Amino acid sequence: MTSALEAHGLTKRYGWRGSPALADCAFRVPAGRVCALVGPNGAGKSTLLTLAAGLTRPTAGTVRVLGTDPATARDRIAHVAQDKPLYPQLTVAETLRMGAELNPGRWDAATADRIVAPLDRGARVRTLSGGQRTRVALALALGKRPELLLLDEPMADLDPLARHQLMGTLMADAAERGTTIVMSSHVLGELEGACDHLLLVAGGRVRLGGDIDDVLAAHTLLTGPVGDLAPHTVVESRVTGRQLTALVRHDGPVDTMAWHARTPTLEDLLLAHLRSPEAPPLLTPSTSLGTDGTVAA
Ligand SMILES: Nc1ncnc2c1ncn2[C@@H]1O[C@H](COP(=O)(O)OP(=O)(O)OP(=O)(O)O)[C@@H](O)[C@H]1O
Repeated sequence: MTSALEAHGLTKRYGWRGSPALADCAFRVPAGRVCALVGPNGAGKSTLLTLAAGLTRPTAGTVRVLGTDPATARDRIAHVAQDKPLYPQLTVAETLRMGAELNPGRWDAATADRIVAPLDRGARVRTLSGGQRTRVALALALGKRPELLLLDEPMADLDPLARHQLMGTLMADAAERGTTIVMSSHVLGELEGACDHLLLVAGGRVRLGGDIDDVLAAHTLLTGPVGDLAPHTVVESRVTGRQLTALVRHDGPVDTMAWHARTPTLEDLLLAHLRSPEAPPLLTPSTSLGTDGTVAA
């Protein structure tokens, strides 16, 4: 299984005071996945995406994309940053023409045109709303036919209909071309159903990673009377009166005579981990690297 993104001891410090934005991260995202990048504000998500895009360099460790270093892979990567940097004085049509000229032999005019279809092509970028600029930025990114698409909160400015339509375009593109997408978002509902892989970052470290089905299957949501949860690993437990609700990583069978047990939804799982940053990290085999830094079998 080839990796679209691989980090080994990846550390990024912006200054010498305070904690690093990313600390000793080791993980991989296999090629062809649509990966949700989740975490609280300041967790290090944008930092990870800019390192993968080759826009900034690690303080220590390495990041590799598409089997090489980010600078070498630049033509095969598209990155849409949170602030969607574009040339404000260009019109929509001029921006797309620039995209075509910068990507000779790769440019997909039909996809780019479809994304900006609701916009006036003669309008200058500086006159567009935030959501309209997002359309132009996504058109530039997808028009490039990237093998790896790095999206930093891409849908944040979009109205619900535009969000639905553009998520559909992204997913169709990923399915048709096998594009790997790594997409940060705070809207958990938006990720459920769209993404098949997960990276949860908190405090500069990867807390949870893997194919979403595997990560969900490793957890059980238990409700029932207050009792001893051993030998399971407790991610979060809450007591209301005599009732216990707990998210656990099961170690062996769960006592279903004592508790009602079900697989959590992605939202249950993410909220519990966001509330419990001290829970031990879990990387399933598709995401973890061997102790010697190689890809686990
Ligand atoms: N250019 C910078 N200079 C100094 N510190 C920075 C810089 N960019 C990010 N940081 C710091 O690095 C840490 C991680 O920031 P980052 O933007 O990667 O988080 P994030 O997970 O994307 O957050 P959000 O969800 O709020 O967008 C934060 O503590 C932030 O203050």
